[in-house]
Amino acid sequence: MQLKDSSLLVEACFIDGAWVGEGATPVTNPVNGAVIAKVPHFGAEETTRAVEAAGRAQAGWAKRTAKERAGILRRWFDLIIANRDDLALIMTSEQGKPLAEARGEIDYAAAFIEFYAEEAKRLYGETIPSPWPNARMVVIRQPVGVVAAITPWNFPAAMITRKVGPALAAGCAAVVKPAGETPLTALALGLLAERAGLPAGVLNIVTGSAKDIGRVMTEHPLVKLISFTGSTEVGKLLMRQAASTVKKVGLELGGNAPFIVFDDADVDAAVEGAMASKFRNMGQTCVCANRLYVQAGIHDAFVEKLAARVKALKVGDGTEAGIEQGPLITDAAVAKVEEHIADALSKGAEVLVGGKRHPLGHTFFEPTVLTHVKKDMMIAREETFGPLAPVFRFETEADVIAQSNDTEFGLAAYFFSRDIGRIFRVAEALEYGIVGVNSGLISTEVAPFGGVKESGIGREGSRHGIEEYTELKYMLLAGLDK
Ligand SMILES: NC(=O)C1=CN([C@@H]2O[C@H](COP(=O)(O)OP(=O)(O)OC[C@H]3O[C@@H](n4cnc5c(N)ncnc54)[C@H](O)[C@@H]3O)[C@@H](O)[C@H]2O)C=CC1
Ligand SMILES: O=C(O)[C@H](O)CS(=O)(=O)O
Repeated sequence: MQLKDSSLLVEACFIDGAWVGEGATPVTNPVNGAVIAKVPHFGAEETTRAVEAAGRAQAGWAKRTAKERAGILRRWFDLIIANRDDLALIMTSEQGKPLAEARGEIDYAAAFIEFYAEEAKRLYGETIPSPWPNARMVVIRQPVGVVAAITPWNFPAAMITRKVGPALAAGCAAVVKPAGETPLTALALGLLAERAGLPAGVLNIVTGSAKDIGRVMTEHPLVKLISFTGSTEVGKLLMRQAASTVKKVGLELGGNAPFIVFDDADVDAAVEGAMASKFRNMGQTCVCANRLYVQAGIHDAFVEKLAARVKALKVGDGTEAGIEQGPLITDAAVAKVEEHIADALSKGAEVLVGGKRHPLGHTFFEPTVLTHVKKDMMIAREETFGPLAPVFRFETEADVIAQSNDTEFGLAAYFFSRDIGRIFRVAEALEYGIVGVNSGLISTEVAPFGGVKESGIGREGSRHGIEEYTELKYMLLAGLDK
């Protein structure tokens, strides 16, 4: 890995302002399994030290003015952008996404730091007309305190800054556990935060036993909020563990996004939207189109155009120019795609494009389109998290809304239509936290990102995202007439 600044490849954890621990656990490149670095395998003891360091640092950090906190966050943003290429190469090397996508994620991740540096100065309170003549009522926002964050491998930078940005801006201190597959991006971000002048203990990053680290994060009384992005299964476990000390929780969990194309859609735009949503990060995002519903009138035209675009996707090592699809994160991820395809074919689906492991081997998989897909198939009920586009044909608006909502998930949904009445009817009827209309991409730091049902609790991004890291305090000031 040829970095401009080799010091950004960090093989230690960040606790109380010190880089500690020996590289023990290998981090591998999903292209070929090669070991690219080793990071510490920490557990309960080190996580407790990190939480206590955060507890010591948090009060002083909260006492700084919002402007001071904003200044340090802004410097962190500047350093992330200045080191964009190195951070992207680290990310591609440990996660596999093509460099162009990795650079895009670094920009997206940095945008959360920039946005919340600004929002730090706009955490307003309020006064309320008092029902008592000798009293005044004031409401202020205060930081919740120490925040613990557990993040996934699919967005190794953005899922950290989407949590840590608002937390630090609000005056909280944080302890972060990145995914075991992709710790290097997190550690590099931590180094840049230190260089930006973040005080010791305000940000701590611990790698190692997810179970042991998570147990401390969810049960230590000093931790006031646990924020998690990942599978619904793990989210439920963490929520149960956090109940022991009644912590606030922020959960961004699994999805099962419907992508609906109506007869009145712009078919070319719908195809491009499907490509952008379905194949972003090799299909490994919680907001990827997971089910493509195409109305009978334009089904064949849409499928033909989609197949041509999917066939043309360039698969390979993401560090090479022009590559659009890299490897999947692990062999288990490939096995899940294969399981969904095998189940669908056994129930009557047909492979139109791809359908098997790529000749490049390892965890590369052919971008795939299935047709004749039906709702009794696993692919209709489970999040595939891979480059697999299953196409369902449908007849009526009512039927496709019912099918789209027939899931325990409720994160993102998409549809293409140029009928204004249909746009309002369908957007309001879909049971999802996010609805993309005539677009396959919805993610930005300025909008509230989050799901309903079993896709999560809370919102990240937007002005709402920082409010999650604060508590409202109501103060009644009486005796003012004496
Ligand atoms: N909603 C989203 O953005 C994401 C959803 N997923 C879903 O999760 C599935 C599995 O992907 P994974 O990365 O394995 O997700 P995961 O939920 O197992 O892992 C996500 C994070 O949780 C940590 N973790 C796992 N078990 C834990 C425990 N007992 N205590 C504390 N932390 C724990 C992991 O180390 C990682 O940092 C994917 O196939 C996808 O369906 C995965 C990543 C992101
Ligand atoms: O974890 C994910 O998949 C991300 O939340 C998706 S996005 O916010 O980067 O679009």
